[in-house]
Amino acid sequence: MSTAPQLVVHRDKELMAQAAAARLITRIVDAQSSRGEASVVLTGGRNGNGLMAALAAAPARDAIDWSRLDLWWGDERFLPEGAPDRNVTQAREALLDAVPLDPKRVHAMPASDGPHGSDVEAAAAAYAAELDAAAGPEDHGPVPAFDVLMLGVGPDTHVASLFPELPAVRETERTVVGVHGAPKPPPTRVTLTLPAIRAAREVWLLAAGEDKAEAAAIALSGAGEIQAPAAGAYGRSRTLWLLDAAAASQLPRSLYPPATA
Ligand SMILES: O=C1O[C@H](COP(=O)(O)O)[C@@H](O)[C@H](O)[C@H]1O
Repeated sequence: MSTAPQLVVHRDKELMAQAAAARLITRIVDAQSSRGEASVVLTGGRNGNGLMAALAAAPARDAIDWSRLDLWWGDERFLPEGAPDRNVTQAREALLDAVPLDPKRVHAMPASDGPHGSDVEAAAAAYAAELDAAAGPEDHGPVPAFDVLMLGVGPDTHVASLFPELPAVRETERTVVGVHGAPKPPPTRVTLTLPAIRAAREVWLLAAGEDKAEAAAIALSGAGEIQAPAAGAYGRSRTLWLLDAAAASQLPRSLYPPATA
């Protein structure tokens, strides 16, 4: 069942990144207090990297027990290990190298020079198997119930590497698939599918900047998920859109939160 999106609009992208980082710290600390551990799915892209940089700069980051945090990725550009355009490379630079994570809990998606070579389908299947192995009986499926799964929203409404009308966004069975011919470089990618995304307790969609305004308006105005993949991304207990004023500028007035209208 889909959860209705809640919207929070911040003044600008810097404040949005700082507020989202503060929100994420609280969410992780709460999960670790109640269950002893937490799991987060990271996103690539400008807004995701901005959030990670804000988290790295936040003194309250030390409230997190980094050794009891599992990190996963929503998608990856299928490039060689260490390539600057890989989402994990950018995440390491923005945050991961600065905090005491347990390397066994950092679940990067395979690289194109890894054990599966250039076989992106095999890489996707391997990541699906890793997710399945991490899922417990309480998760009711082949994917852990992530505490928070973050998704940067692309100007074309893509999330993760689910692009409008491409086969990956139509996937209803597999949890991870290879993507060919992505309209945004690089063309070959690995991505979680909508069923895997929807296993998360909370899904947070990040959209900051004028170039995200049309995408946010389309996805939040009842578009179909095949045409607007962001419209199909929701969590089991919460779906949160974190926007800045520029990205919210084309939202129908009926959706714009009263406090910021
Ligand atoms: O390629 C990707 O793009 C999206 C959005 O990126 P942005 O720079 O427009 O914010 C991102 O969510 C995804 O993880 C990434 O691989």
